[in-house]
Amino acid sequence: MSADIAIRMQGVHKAFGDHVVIDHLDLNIEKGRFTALLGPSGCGKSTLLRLMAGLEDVDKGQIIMGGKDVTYALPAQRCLSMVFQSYALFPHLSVAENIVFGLSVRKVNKHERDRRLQDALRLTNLGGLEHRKPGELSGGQRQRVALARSIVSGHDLCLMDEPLSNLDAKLRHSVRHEIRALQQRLEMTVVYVTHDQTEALGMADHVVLLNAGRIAQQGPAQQLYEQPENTFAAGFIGSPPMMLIDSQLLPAAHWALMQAPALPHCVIGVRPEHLRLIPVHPDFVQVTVLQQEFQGAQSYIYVQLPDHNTLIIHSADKPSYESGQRLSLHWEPRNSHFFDITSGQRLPVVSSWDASLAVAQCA
Ligand SMILES: Nc1ncnc2c1ncn2[C@@H]1O[C@H](COP(=O)(O)OP(=O)(O)OP(=O)(O)O)[C@@H](O)[C@H]1O
Repeated sequence: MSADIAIRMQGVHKAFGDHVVIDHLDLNIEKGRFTALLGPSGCGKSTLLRLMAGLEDVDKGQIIMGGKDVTYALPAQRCLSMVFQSYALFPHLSVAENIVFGLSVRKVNKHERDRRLQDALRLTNLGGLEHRKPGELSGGQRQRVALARSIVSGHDLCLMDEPLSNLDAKLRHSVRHEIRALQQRLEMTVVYVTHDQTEALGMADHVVLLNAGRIAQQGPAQQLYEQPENTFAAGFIGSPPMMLIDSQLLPAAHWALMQAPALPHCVIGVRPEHLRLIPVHPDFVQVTVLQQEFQGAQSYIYVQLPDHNTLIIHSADKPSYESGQRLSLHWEPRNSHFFDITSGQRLPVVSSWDASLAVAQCA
């Protein structure tokens, strides 16, 4: 096994009764990197993390950590720390006692405990609060105590389950930044569960997008955004996500412009920021304006396609359309993504649009 792999999961399968939650999944978590497990509610993110931690048993498959088979090892034998959404602090213990609690249980001597405590207090900016009880702290401070506890454990691997979801939006942003900075400074391996894509895309080196217990796509955030491998990834990543249009709605002239004559009936994906509204033109699909949303520096325009599906267009201009107004939809050919109508898988395009000879090969 490569020395750079902190966790290797092979054929891991988990069901609760008849409900398959993790479906024969293979996944490598690289050392020293921040990996986000992202996906909609119920897709199996927390279960996958709990299987890594040993808080759930696998039905099938193997989990290897640091070169050792830990498939049936107890959580305490897996050399990792966990940070939970609920913080899991003892209310009757002080901040300092909470932070070193695990070290006391492991009989680490007082001198070493104090040294690690001071380091963790400094790294998490909790100096001066060590004698307070959790009930006397804000949500953000409590989450930093949970982080400090994870740091003093001395384990390189930290599993985090939605650690910021109890914080308000402003605090989430600053604690997010603190967690990422700490992870990089301490070169920790972090596996971070979230359903919030701004967290996953903004923090992680590597994003694992899950759908119904399987990996829909994994890679750097930019890759998931720019090259979605299927309609699930296209329709999940981005806010609003990629708009999906039935190719049969496009007039022949628009196809000719896209220089993709070999394409069969497929789904065309276009990012909302790449869609433009133009005066009605016979060569381009017509849409009806439904409503507009003013969002300060930008606006969202909701339009209806002839098949009654709604598209969202991201515009840098102030809203200036009337509800019910008829317009045509335009985008640069190079901003098109093509997906198989049945499987939803990305269709390969052999040349780039910029080369002006692009022909999609997907018969
Ligand atoms: N102990 C359990 N017993 C039965 N079903 C469970 C158990 N734990 C999880 N599940 C089910 O497994 C599925 C996946 O749950 P999991 O918590 O892993 O999803 P998730 O992606 O983390 O969702 P969320 O973002 O809502 O927390 C859900 O349908 C859930 O109800």
